Order: sequence, then structure tokens, then C-alpha cells
Amino acid sequence: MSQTTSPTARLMDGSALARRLGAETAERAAALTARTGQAPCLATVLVGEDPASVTYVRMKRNRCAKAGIQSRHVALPADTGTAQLVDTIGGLSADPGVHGILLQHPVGPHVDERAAFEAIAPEKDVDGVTAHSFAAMSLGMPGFASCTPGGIMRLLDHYDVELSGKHAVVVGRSAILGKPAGMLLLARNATVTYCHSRTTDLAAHVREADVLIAAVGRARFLHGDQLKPGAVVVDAGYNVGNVGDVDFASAAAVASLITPVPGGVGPMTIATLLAQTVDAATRLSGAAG
Ligand SMILES: NC(=O)C1=CN([C@@H]2O[C@H](COP(=O)(O)OP(=O)(O)OC[C@H]3O[C@@H](n4cnc5c(N)ncnc54)[C@H](OP(=O)(O)O)[C@@H]3O)[C@@H](O)[C@H]2O)C=CC1
Ligand SMILES: Nc1nc(=O)c2c([nH]1)NC[C@@H]1CN(c3ccc(C(=O)N[C@@H](CCC(=O)O)C(=O)O)cc3)C=[N+]21
Repeated sequence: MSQTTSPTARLMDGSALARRLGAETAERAAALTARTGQAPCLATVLVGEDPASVTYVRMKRNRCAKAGIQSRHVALPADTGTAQLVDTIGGLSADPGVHGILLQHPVGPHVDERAAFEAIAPEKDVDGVTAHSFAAMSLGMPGFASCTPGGIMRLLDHYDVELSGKHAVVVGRSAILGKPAGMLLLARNATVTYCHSRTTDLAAHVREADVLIAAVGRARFLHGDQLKPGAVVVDAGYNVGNVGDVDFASAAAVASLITPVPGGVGPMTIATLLAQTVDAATRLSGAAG
């Protein structure tokens, strides 16, 4: 064994864990369909034709099909206004054939995305984007977790990452990622620091992180030389060219555990969405778990 080999972090394999969770979800979907005669159904709503968004939604629908979950796609033109979008989502909220609703973010600057999210009935908010879901999650009440943060927590738990008393630093504070990720870590007794575009001396905060969540949306924004040795690094970034927010090679030499991109947080997001869709369908059908 060479003394000069740099320590290499263990990978947190999101693809493998997502496959396991997916198989479990497929079993639950099949059992529910057999019991009720109706398969769980996820409605996906996409405004415009942004190529990345089109791809994500297609991935989600393919994954649904594999798990025995029906999906219903609603494609709206790019110039759809807030009122029309709210109306469409309101219709899906009231439709008994739909159990979960996903509005793909972002919807474009001319639409009030918050208003559109709030048109999702809380019991169908399987993507965990409504104020109701955020509050429930933050207060430890029953409800759907925001999918990406929920997937991150499943991954951290699977790899037995201790969170209590640890310093978790979340870089990013968006409504569907950074902010709820911090709330879930806080609920698990981590000491949480949020960093964002107005943070002064980001590097000083990042250096103190036992657990680092990168949710910035800038390719290779964070590097190994900024990390505390042995840190657990979760890269939620998914940027053009399929690269994360963390420079993987340099970070893997310093971290104890790290998520790859692709193959880390992304698959866990979709697996969480599907699991929560079956949860919603189970509750809405009145069938026992
Ligand atoms: N794998 C998955 O399932 C998912 C991946 N993503 C990926 O995660 C990344 C983030 O997405 P999302 O949260 O939606 O992005 P947003 O653009 O909504 O948020 C980015 C956040 O990063 C902060 N930020 C931007 N620049 C800096 C900087 N220089 N220093 C510190 N903070 C900064 C912003 O701060 P401020 O608030 O001050 O503007 C903001 O809070 C993207 O790469 C996206 O593709 C997103 C969702 C799911
Ligand atoms: N309301 C809403 N909810 C979201 O959860 C949401 C959203 N809007 N808008 C866009 C982002 C992005 N996102 C991804 C999900 C999975 C992968 C994923 O599975 N990626 C694979 C690679 C897939 C491939 O490119 O082949 C991986 O990382 O291994 C990536 C990105 C969810 N988002």
C-alpha cells in the first residue's frame, strides 16, 4: 500500500439506492392497483419547450411507467399565463383520476410560479412544493417532502451519516431545494448554515461543514481545497453537460463520502417522487398502506 495515495471518498450511489426504492414502489403500486382496480396516476405539467425540462419530464414519466404508475402529461404553450396555469392545475387537483401533480420548474418569468404551485391540492403535492408541504415538513408534521431534499435525506440515512450535532452547510436557498434541505437537516438536529448569493466569505462557511449540500446551479463551483477533511459532500447541482456544483475529482480526495453526478441525487429525486405518488394514491383511495 502506497503512503502517498490520496484518500478517496466512498461514493453514495444514488442510482443503486433509487433502483431499490423503485422496486419497492413498483410492488406497492401493483398491490394498490390490484386492490382498487385503479393504478396510481401522476400528472406532469410542463410550460413551454425548454429542452432540459422536456428531458426531465420524459425521464420522470418513463420511470413511472416502469413502476406501474400511470402518468398524464399536460403540455402548455410557453406564453401560458398565470391564470390559465392555475386553472389547469386546479382542474387536476379536483380530478379523482389524478393522485399526484408535478409542475416542472421553472415556468418562465411571466408566470407567478408560487401561485401555480399553490393550486396543487396538498394531498396531491407529491413533489412537495406547496407552502402546506413546506410548513408540514419544517414542523415535523405529516406531509410530502420536497423531492430532491427528501431524496438527499434517504441517501444520507442509507449511508448512516450522523447528522445530530453536525454542522451542515447548505449552499443555495431555493424554495424546492436549498431551503427545504436545510429544514430537513435541522429536524435531524444538525446545526444548519444557509449560504446564498449575498453571503460574504462563503469559503469560511464551507470550510466548517461536516455535511455540505451544494445546490447552487453553477458547474464545479465548489472545490476540494475548500472542504474540511472528511466532510460528507452532497452535490445536488445538475448543470449543462451533466456536471454538478462540486468539482468531483478534487472533492473526492478530501471528503469521506460524496455523491457523483450523474448517479447521485438526481435518481433519488425521481425515486422519491414515485414513492410519494404511491403514498398519495394509497391515501386518496382510502386503502390501507
Ligand atoms: N438533481 C435534482 O433532482 C435537482 C437538481 N437541481 C439542480 O440544483 C441546482 C440548483 O437548483 P435550484 O435550487 O433550482 O436553483 P436556483 O437558481 O433557484 O437557486 C440557486 C441558489 O444558489 C444561490 N447562489 C447563486 N450563486 C451563488 C453564489 N455565487 N454563491 C452562493 N450562492 C449562490 C442563489 O442565491 P440567491 O437566493 O441569493 O439568489 C440561490 O439560492 C441546479 O444545478 C439544478 O439543476 C435542482 C432541482 C432538482
Ligand atoms: N417541480 C420540479 N421538481 C423537480 O424535482 C425538478 C424540477 N421541477 N425542475 C428541474 C429539476 C431537475 N431535476 C432532476 C431530476 C432528476 C435528474 C436525474 O435523474 N439525473 C440523472 C441523469 C439523467 C440523464 O441525464 O441521463 C442523474 O443525475 O444520474 C436530474 C435533474 C428535477 N427537478
